[in-house]
Amino acid sequence: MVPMETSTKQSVDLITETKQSGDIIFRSKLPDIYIPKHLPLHSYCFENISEFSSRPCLIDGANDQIYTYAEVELTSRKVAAGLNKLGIQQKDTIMILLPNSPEFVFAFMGVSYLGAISTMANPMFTSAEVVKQAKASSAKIIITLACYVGKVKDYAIENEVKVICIDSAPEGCLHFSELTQSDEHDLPEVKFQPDDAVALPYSSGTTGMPKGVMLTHKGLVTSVAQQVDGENANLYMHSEDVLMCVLPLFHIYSLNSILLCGLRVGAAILIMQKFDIVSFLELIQKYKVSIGPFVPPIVLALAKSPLVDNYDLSSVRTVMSGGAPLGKELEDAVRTKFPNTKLGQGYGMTEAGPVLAMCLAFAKEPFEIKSGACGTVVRNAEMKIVDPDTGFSLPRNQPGEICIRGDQIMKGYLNDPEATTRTIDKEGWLHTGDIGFIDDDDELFIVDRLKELIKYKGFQVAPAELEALLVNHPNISDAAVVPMKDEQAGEVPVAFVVRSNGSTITEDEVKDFVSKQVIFYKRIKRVFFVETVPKAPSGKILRKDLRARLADGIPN
Ligand SMILES: CC(C)(COP(=O)(O)OP(=O)(O)OC[C@H]1O[C@@H](n2cnc3c(N)ncnc32)[C@H](O)[C@@H]1OP(=O)(O)O)[C@@H](O)C(=O)NCCC(=O)NCCSC(=O)/C=C/c1ccc(O)cc1
Repeated sequence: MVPMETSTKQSVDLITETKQSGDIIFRSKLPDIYIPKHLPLHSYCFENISEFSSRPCLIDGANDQIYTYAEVELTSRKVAAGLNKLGIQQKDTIMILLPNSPEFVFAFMGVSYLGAISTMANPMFTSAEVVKQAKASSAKIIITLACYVGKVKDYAIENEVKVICIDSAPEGCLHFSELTQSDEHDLPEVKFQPDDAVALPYSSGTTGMPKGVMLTHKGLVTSVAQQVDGENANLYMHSEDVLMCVLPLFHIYSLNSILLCGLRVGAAILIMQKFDIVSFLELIQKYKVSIGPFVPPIVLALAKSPLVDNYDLSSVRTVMSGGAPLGKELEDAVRTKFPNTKLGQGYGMTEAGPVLAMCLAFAKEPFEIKSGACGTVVRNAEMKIVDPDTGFSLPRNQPGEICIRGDQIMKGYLNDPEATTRTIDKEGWLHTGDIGFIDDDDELFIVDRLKELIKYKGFQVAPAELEALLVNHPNISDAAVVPMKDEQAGEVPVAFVVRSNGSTITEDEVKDFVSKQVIFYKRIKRVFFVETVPKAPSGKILRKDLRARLADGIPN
C-alpha cells in the first residue's frame, strides 16, 4: 500500500468545503489516502495477514473456540472450492441465512474468493420473507441451520436450490463440511473486475419495497479503507484489538464496520449469536473487548442496566453507535458513566456502502467532537446538503437532504434501474432521504427523515411492504404505515386503516393478520381506523400528515 497521506497532524487550514459547479461540497478533515480499489475484497482484507496469521481472528463466544487468521483464510478458500464443486460459478448468488457464527464468515469470504455474490437474510424472517429474497436474488444455494430449513424447503425443491446446513443436515440437505473439506487448490482462476458485486443486502432505500443493493469489491474495499486505512485512520483499530460482534452480520453495519474492518487490521472478532445482557457483559470482561460497535438499544442498556456495575469493562476504549439516532442525553449519560471510553456515532445506510460519516474522536490522532453529531464525512468522499425543494446545495448550519458521492456507494439496485436513478443522480450523488446539517466544525447532525423508512432498534421496516399486506385483507380498503416513537425500540410501525364498506374488523384482527406474515420487528403495534388515508393528487401517501397526527397525541 502506498499511503499518500503526508501528515497526520491536524491542520487548521485544511480545506473541508469547496465549490464545484455551484455546489457546496464538504470533505473530511483527514487527507485523502491511496485505496487499492483494484483488489478483490478478500485480497484486500487479507492483504496484511502475514503480520498476524497465527493471531486469533474469530472467537466463538458460544463455545470459546478460536480460529486464527491462517485458519479463517484457508477455510474460506476451501469453501470457495467446495461451492465451485457444487456448480457455483462467478457471479452466481448464494444466500447466507445464518445468525452470527464462524461459518457465516467462511461462507461470505468463500463466496468472495469465487467471484460470486452473497445475499444475506435474517434467519428469523418468515418463510415468505426468505423466499421472496431468495427468488429476487436468484440464489442458487442457501446456507443455513437445520431449524430454518422448513422455511425454504418447498422453494428449494421446486427450484432445484441446494440447502447446506452448518449443523446436522436433515434429509435432502448437504452438510457445510462438504465445503470446508474441499481441496483449496481446486479453485478455478477468477478474473475480478472492481465493479463486480460481492454482497447483495436488501434495503428499501428511500421508498418502496426492499431491493437488492449491489455492493461491489471496489465499493467495500473503499468503504473499509475510508474507516481503518491511512496513517491517521478515522476508525483506529489494530491487531491487538478485540471487536465485539453482537450486531447481526446479515446487516451491512456489522458485516462492514466489524467483520471486514476487523479482518483488514488483524483484530480478534468476538462473535455473539444473540444479544443477552449477562453473557454480553461476561464476554466483554473475559475477552477484554476493546471496541464495541453498537446500536442505541445496546448503548441504552450500558447506561441503564445495574448489572453493568458487576463487571470490569475497563478494556473498552471505543464505543460506536450507529444504525439509528442516539439522543444527546443518552450519549452524555454514557460518557459520564464510562469516562475512559471514547463514545461517538457513525452514520451509515446500506446503499451508501454503507458508511457516510464517522466520529473523528475515533481517529488515531483524535479530534474533539460534540454530543449528538453522527460524525464527519469519511475521507476520499464528498458530501453535500441539498434543499429538497430547489435542489440547490446549502451552506453550513442549514438543514437539507444529505447526499454523498464516492467509490464506496452501491452500484445500484438489482434489476431496478428506475429505483437506482431515483437514488443516484446523473452526477453520481446518492440521495439518502435523511435531513441534516453540517456545522462549523464539519460535524454532521441528522434532524429529520424525508424517506419512508421505520427503524426498530436499527432494523429496517419498509412501510410499503406492510401496506401491501394490509390492503390484501378483504376487510381493509386502504392503509398507511408510519413510525411511532418508542422508548425501547426508537420507532415502531403503526397503521392507519380504512375499513371496507360494512366491515367491523378490529385492531387485534389487523395486528394478527400482519404478525403471521412478518418477522417480529415488522409487527404493527397500533392500529388507528380512519375514513380516508391522506394522499397527494399523485396518489402518494402524505406520511408527514400522519406523523404529525401521532405527534399531536394518539388518534381515536
Ligand atoms: C441486539 C439488538 C439491539 C437487541 O436485540 P434483542 O434484545 O434480542 O431485541 P429484539 O427486539 O431485536 O428481538 C426481540 C425478539 O427477537 C428474538 N430474537 C432475536 N434474535 C434472536 C435469535 N438469534 N434467536 C432467537 N430469537 C431471537 C428475541 O428473543 C425477542 O423475542 P420476543 O421476546 O418474543 O419478542 C437487536 O435489535 C439488533 O441487533 N439490532 C441491530 C440491527 C442492525 O444491525 N441494524 C443495522 C442496519 S444497517 C445500517 O443501518 C448501517 C448503519 C451503519 C452505521 C455505522 C457504520 O459504521 C456502518 C453502518
